[in-house]
This record gives sequence, C-alpha cells and structure tokens, in this order.
Amino acid sequence: MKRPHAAPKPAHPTHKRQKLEKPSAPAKLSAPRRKIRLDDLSWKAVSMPDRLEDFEGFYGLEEIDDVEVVREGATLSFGTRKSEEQIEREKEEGKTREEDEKRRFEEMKDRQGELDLDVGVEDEAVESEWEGFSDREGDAEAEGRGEEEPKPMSKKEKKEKKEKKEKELQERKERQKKERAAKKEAAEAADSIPAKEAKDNKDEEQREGSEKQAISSGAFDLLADKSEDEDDGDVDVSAWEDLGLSKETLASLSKLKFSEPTSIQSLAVPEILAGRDVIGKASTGSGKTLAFGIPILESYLKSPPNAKNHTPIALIISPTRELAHQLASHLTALCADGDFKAPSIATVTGGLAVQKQRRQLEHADVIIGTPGRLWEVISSGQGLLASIKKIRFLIVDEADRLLSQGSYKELGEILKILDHDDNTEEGAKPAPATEAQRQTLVFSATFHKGLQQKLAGKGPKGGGDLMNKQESMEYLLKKLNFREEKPKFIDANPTSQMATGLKEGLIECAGTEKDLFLYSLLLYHPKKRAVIFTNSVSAVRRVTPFLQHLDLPALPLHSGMIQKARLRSIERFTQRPGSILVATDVAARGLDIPGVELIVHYHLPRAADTYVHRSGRTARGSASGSSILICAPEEVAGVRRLVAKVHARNEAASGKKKSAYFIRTLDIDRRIVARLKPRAVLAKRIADATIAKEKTHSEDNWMREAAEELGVDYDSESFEKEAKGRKGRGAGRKKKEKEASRLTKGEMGALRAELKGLLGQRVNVGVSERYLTSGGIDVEALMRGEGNLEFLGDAGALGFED
Ligand SMILES: Nc1ncnc2c1ncn2[C@@H]1O[C@H](COP(=O)(O)OP(=O)(O)OP(=O)(O)O)[C@@H](O)[C@H]1O
Repeated sequence: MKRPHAAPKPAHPTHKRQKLEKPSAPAKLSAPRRKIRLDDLSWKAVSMPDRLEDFEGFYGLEEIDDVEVVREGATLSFGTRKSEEQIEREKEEGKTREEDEKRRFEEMKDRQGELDLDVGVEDEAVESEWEGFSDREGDAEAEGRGEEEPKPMSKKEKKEKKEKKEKELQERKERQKKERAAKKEAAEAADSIPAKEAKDNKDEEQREGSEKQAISSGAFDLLADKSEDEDDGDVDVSAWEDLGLSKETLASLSKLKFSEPTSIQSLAVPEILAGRDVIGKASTGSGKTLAFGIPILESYLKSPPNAKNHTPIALIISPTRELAHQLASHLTALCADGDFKAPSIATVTGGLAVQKQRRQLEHADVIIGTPGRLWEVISSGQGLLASIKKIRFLIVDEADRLLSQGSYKELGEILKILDHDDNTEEGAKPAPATEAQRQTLVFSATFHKGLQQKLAGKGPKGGGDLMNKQESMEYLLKKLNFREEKPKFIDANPTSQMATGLKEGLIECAGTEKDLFLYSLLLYHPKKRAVIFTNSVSAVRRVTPFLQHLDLPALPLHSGMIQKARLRSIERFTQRPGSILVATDVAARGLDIPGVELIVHYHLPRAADTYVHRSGRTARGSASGSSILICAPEEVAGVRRLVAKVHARNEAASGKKKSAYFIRTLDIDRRIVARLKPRAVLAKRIADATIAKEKTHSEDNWMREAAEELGVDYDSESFEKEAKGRKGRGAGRKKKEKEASRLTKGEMGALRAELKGLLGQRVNVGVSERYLTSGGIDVEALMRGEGNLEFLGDAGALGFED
C-alpha cells in the first residue's frame, strides 16, 4: 500500500498495491487482525525518479505492508496483524533510516562541491601547462621544476595570471603581423614595382582571394594542393629537357613530381612552342591539360603581359563548369610556388556571380570558362572584348563536345566576335582567317572519324562518313579560323582511345531491377570510389537517395543543382575515399578525380564517345579501373554494337584487320541479388515516396500561386477529381507518384525502421546453399572492407580475370 508523502492526507487513502515481495508468513496470518490508524504505522519512503521531485504539491511516496482494507457497510477501515511492539520497532528503524538518508544526501552535496572545485583546478592545470608554449618557455619550465609543492592559487592570483597570458598572446599576434607586413614590403621593394601597381596587385590579390573562395568550395583547390601532401623532395626532370622548356617550368614540373612527359605532352608541346596550330587527340587521363598548359606558361614567362596595357594571353573554353574549375586548378598547380610571379587565372562559369567574374577578367592572364557565361561577359563589355581579341592562344578543350550540335551556338558567337574586325562595316563578312594572330589549340580524347581521316589526308572529300554539314567537324573547324591552312594533327594514342588499365564488362538484368543490380554491384566493390552515370537529372534525384537509404555514401551531381552544391558534391567525392558520385553526363568529360576505381553505366551512354569519356573517369594515367554497363536484355545487342564500334575505330587506326570486339558479360550471383532484394525494394519505396511528396508539395505550391495570380480559388482535391477523368501519357506514373506521396509519416517511419532492421541483419550470401545455411558471408563486413572476397569477390570474381 502506498500514500503520497507529506502531501495533505486524503480523506480516503487509496490502496495502490499489495506488496508482493513479502508474502505473509502462515504464523502471521493466524495472528488476530487489529484495527489501526494509518498514521500509527511505520511508513517507508519510496525512491522516485528525479523528475518527480519538483512536482507541485507532490513530494514523494511512502509505502506500508501487511495492511488490509476492511469494508464495514459503507465505511472503510484498516487492519493489521502486526503486534504493537513490532510496529514500534519498525517506526524506530524508519527514523534511523531517514536520518541515514539525510546524512548521505548532505555528504553527497559536499562531494559534489568538491567535484566542482576539481573541475576548476583541472582547467587551471591545463592553463598552466599551456604556459609552456609561451615565449617565456624556459621560465615556465623552471617554475614547473620547483622542488616545493606549489601553493594553491587564490582566485585573484588565478585571474591575474589569466589576464597576463591573454595580454602576452595578443602582443605575440601583433608582433607576428608586423613582421609579415615588413617582409611583404621588402619583397615588393625588391621587385621594384611602382607603388600604384603594387597596390593594384595587392587589391587584385585580395579580390582574387575572395573571388576564389566564393567560386570554389575547395573541390578543385584540393586537386591543386595534392602535391603538398607528398614529401617535399623535387624529382629529376631531365626527361623533359628535349622539349626546350625554361628552367622555371622545369622547376615547377619537378615540384609536381612529373618526372617525364606523357606522350601527348612530348608530341604537342614542341609543336605549340614552334607556333603551330594543333589538334591533339589522346586517351582520357593522359595529361592533355598540361600539353597546352605548359606552352601557355612558357609564353607568359617569355613575355609577361604589360601591366599598363594588360591583355590576356590565353582563352580556354570548356564544355562544363566543373571542368573549367579543374583546368584552373591544374594550371594554378603548375604555376604555384614557382620562382616567378604566377599568372592570374580567371574562371568564368555560370551559376556564380557575374559581376565578380567581370572584375577578375580585367586583370586575368589566362581566362577559362564555359561558352554561355563567357559569351555573356565578353559581349557585354567593349574594353574586355578588345583585349580578349589580342589573346595569343585560343584553346578548345573537349572540342568535339563543344563543337557538337546543341553546344555550339554560344561558342560560335564567341568565335565570331573574336574574329570580327571592328573596322569592317556592320553586316560585312568577318575579317579573313589570315588576320588571326592567335594560335588555336583543339584537344579531346575523341574526334569524329571523318575528321581524323580528312586531317590525315586519307578521307573522302566531303560526305562519306561525316555527319551532316551543320554538325561536321570539318564545318566547325572552319569556324575555328586556324592560322594555318592545315593545323598539325597529333594522335598520341592511335591504337587505343580507351585507357590501358581499363576493364570493361556488362551485367544483364531486367529493366525494372537496375536499382537492385546497381546496389548488388556496389556491394561487390566495397569501399571503392565509384561514379554512376545516368541519362537524366530525375534519375540522379532518384538513385542518390535510394543508395543513401541503403547506407551507401552517395552524392548527386547534375545540371539542375546550384553551382555551389555541384562543387560541394565534387569536393566531398574528392575528399572521401569510397564515396559514390551519381551523375549525369555533366561529369563525363575531363573530370580528373584521383582514385576512382569503378564506373557504372546505370543508363546506357547515348553515343560511343560518351562511353569513352565516362569510362575515362577511371584508369587515369597509370591507374587501373573497371567500367560496367547495366543493361536490360533488350539493350544488350545495342551495347555490344556501341562498345565494338569504339574498339573497331582503334583497330582501323592501327591498320589491323577488323575483328569485332565482344564485351564480356559479368557473372553476378543471382542468389546474392535475391537476398538483397527486400532491402532494395524498401529503400526504393522510401526514396520514391520522399520524392513524390516533395513533388506533390511543389506542384501544389505552383498551382496555388498560379491560382492566386489568376484570382481564382485553388482546391487541390477538386483539381485531382477533374484530372482523374483524363488519361494520357505518364498517367500510370502519376498515379504511382500520387499513391507514394500519400504515405503518412507513421508509415514512412515504419518503412525506415523495417529497412534499418534489414540493414542491421547479416546477409548470408555464400556460393552454395550449404554455405548459406552454415553462416555465410556478411555483406556489411564486406562493405567495411573486412569481408571474404573469395566468395563475393572483387572485379576478378565478376569475371574480369584474364
Ligand atoms: N607528365 C605527367 N606525369 C604524371 N602525371 C601527369 C603528367 N601530366 C599530367 N599528369 C596528371 O595526370 C592526370 C590527368 O591529366 P589530365 O586531366 O590533363 O588528363 P586528360 O588527358 O585531359 O583527360 P580527359 O581526356 O579525361 O580530360 C592529372 O591528375 C594530371 O595532374
């Protein structure tokens, strides 16, 4: 029986529960029951959870045992079989207990006070240790070595000591700041830069610093910094000597630890230095950036731009924003820490503040940008246009992409404006090609076959295998207004446009099971940095959360994202080993992220060239990697043709007899896939429902806003009813989305919990049922890189072994 402790006594105390732990002894039961007043009994306090202590008017509970409630007619009374002596004894025991309790509480309070004091002392100890790092390190040590036990400090002493330390720290900071400023002044004086120019440079540096911070979230700075992590020793660069480079460039290459040129570099650099227009083709990841970057640096070192009448040296055009930032990083890395003032590099891409970019351009030595933003910026400022016309190099990187249909419009405008003679009348033909003073350099890993044949002087004159006139490289090359009638065509890898360390394969599955097979494939490659290519923004939006729900570190990249988010994704992907980038073809070209080991084509590439470039994100330089296509059965034949086409081109170039390349089908254990299916199905449901909810929400908002603008009432339900009658394209999908969006919070929570449960379970995926029943393999362990690869395998187990 329990009663509230110290609370006003109820008229009729309720009998809460009979204590079970003390069953009455048979002897006691036989004792006569006496009526008793409740206050005369020995109540014991019940310990309560802390949070109840402050309950208004409720201070605690007390309990009593061996009491019976006796009903006599309408009245209740209480009886006990305990003797009076026993009750008295218990009362005494209760008092002692209460006193003990009080004493323990007081002791605990004291101890708590001591503990608080200890914390203070500990802080102080840390502070006094810190003193050892101060300028007066010796003093601090000498103090510490004192033979007598130091006396505890008073509060005043502690305060004074703290203030003194803060003052010292402040003074040290001031001193260091002054030293830095003095050093900078001395360096500027040594360079004998006139005061105004020095100020301009300083302003520019500051502007550049803040611009750089604003435009890049650091992803490509990381690429630029990668040499810093390595040890500082420079490498022997004698292998570069034949190329006729300056000692400054050689020193920079040594710092980058590039001991020898790649083949495209050794072939293209001398030609460019000799003043030739060059069309360079080399496989992905073979160092094309420096093939044109080195000659730009050489030209800059040979005749730095005149500070008073500044004009940029080079204009580099890139098909994507990410590639533009990466090119800037690679060139920055080449020029960083050199024994010369580094050229100023401006990156001009969409998605970032145009005003800042315009300001940067005024002082840029090298301009790198995407066609749309470049056009916007160049065309809007006459002064800028006049100076850009004087560039020494025009570089079109990933030229076949930039010059292809759909992308060419703005590039065409830029080229037109660059060649437009301001003295010719409006509407007249642009200035003749011979007037172009610049060198034009065009690079890619893939060029159209017709162009190659034409350049090699082998191809049919016009028509033949060329695309239609509008698209053809021949037509577009005319637009580039080469200085020479026949630019130098360099094919560094005539027999192979695919990287040498690349393994290719395909996995066949039902079109509706691509998600499941993608998940399984990623589990086969635990902790490997991978890029998943899809053909649409919506697929990226769907596949990324699908993988994330399955606890895989997926990051999205597509053109629908704001630029900062795009750069952030690349930054995280670069920083975190084992992460997975789910991307559209915006990531297919040029991106140079170290350590990518796996490329998955979730959607098939639409063209052979896209296949080459996507696959080229792995196996770069001397590294190796795999490129795997996930195909529905009806897609297999097309895929085989596409991949065979890529390889057939190589054989044609090498003059070998044609033999169709046959991409191998990789074995993925269907039993493993079947075990993983429940997880994949759940993850897909959750991802689809989340997207459908967001979509419905934003559609609703859009309709509401439109209705408001029209001044009509918007009622989503009546809209829906009306729409029900209409059936058209996508009606089934819409219905599914609607259903998915209707999942309640609770239902979503339940799905998540179920998935969590599944992900927490071991998945037995042995190679035989015997193995399955006797323990098997833990996929989670595999994902941690601890699994038994003998069974789940790496690429070798997928059939890549030779
Ligand atoms: N001489 C060299 N020695 C070693 N590494 C080099 C050398 N030149 C360039 N690299 C490095 O090789 C990597 C690939 O270079 P880059 O991005 O220029 O390739 P790419 O041919 O342009 O590839 P893609 O066709 O995919 O754009 C970069 O990380 C670059 O720093």
